[in-house]
Amino acid sequence: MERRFRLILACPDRLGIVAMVSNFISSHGGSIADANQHSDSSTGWFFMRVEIVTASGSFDREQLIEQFTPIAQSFKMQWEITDSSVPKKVILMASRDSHCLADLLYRYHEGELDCEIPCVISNHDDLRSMVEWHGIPYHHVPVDKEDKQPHFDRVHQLIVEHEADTVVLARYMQILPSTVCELYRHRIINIHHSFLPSFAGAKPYHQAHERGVKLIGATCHYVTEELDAGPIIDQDVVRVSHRDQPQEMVRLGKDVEKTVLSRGLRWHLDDRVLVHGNKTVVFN
Ligand SMILES: Nc1nc2c(c(=O)[nH]1)N[C@@H](CN(C=O)c1ccc(C(=O)N[C@@H](CCC(=O)O)C(=O)O)cc1)CN2
Repeated sequence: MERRFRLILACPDRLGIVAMVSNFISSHGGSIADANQHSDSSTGWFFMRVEIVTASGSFDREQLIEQFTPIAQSFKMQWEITDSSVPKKVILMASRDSHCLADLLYRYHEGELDCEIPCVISNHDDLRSMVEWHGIPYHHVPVDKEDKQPHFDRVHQLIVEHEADTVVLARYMQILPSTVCELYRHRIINIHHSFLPSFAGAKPYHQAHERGVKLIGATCHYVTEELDAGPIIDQDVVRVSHRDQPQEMVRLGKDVEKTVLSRGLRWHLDDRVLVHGNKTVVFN
């Protein structure tokens, strides 16, 4: 059976990158099933995502990595090769609001998300029955407002125990410590319920109502130590008016949050999101 790999790279732009990549692939008996590239004139950097198909047994991921390494070094690349047949392990985290978690569980149940979900973690017990209906373990890890560290230590322990590649904050409402953010850099995805950079922080719909905006939105982004300031993966908006009180904005915003989070996660799972500085290139 054929094997599929993904090569994702970013490097200072120069002549010959695409030729080198395609020659490397063909010289190893592989073919290119899909390729995307972007040359950023503002930074002078080049970005590429290639889906590689190989005949069964020709070579494995470790051999590919070993033989591509000297080439990558010569081009000063930031790069990764993933095996498309190995699904990422994704831990979902939530607090009380259920809509984003419910949407991801439904999409997972329907086979829309190419991943494994080893468990769900929440600082409240409210969502247990919904999660366990899906046959997924639920870990209630309470937060002591006077000392949050035990909560974060247990969360980290669960992430390590399950060897999670990715963590999704599906309206999880605690600010993660910098240690966790750094350990899982560009692997923790959050859905913020505003069109960032507007209305970062708590209660963005109430902030939006106070400001009198005509658009509200949602932003899917990688989590960094700085709150709601990480690289943006996806965003969308919906119109509102003077007739809409904060509660109506919350209702209208939920659909946008669900769409943006699931789209951003799907692109992340497909290795379509490349981070450069505090921005992304998304080959969607
Ligand atoms: N290190 C980071 N942690 C988190 C981020 C982030 O970008 N970096 N995003 C948030 C999600 N979020 C908005 O999308 C958000 C969550 C929580 C708060 C907040 O003020 N929380 C209070 C506690 C609220 C409660 O107990 O119910 C607090 O932590 O004091 C603001 C924005 C997830 N984590």
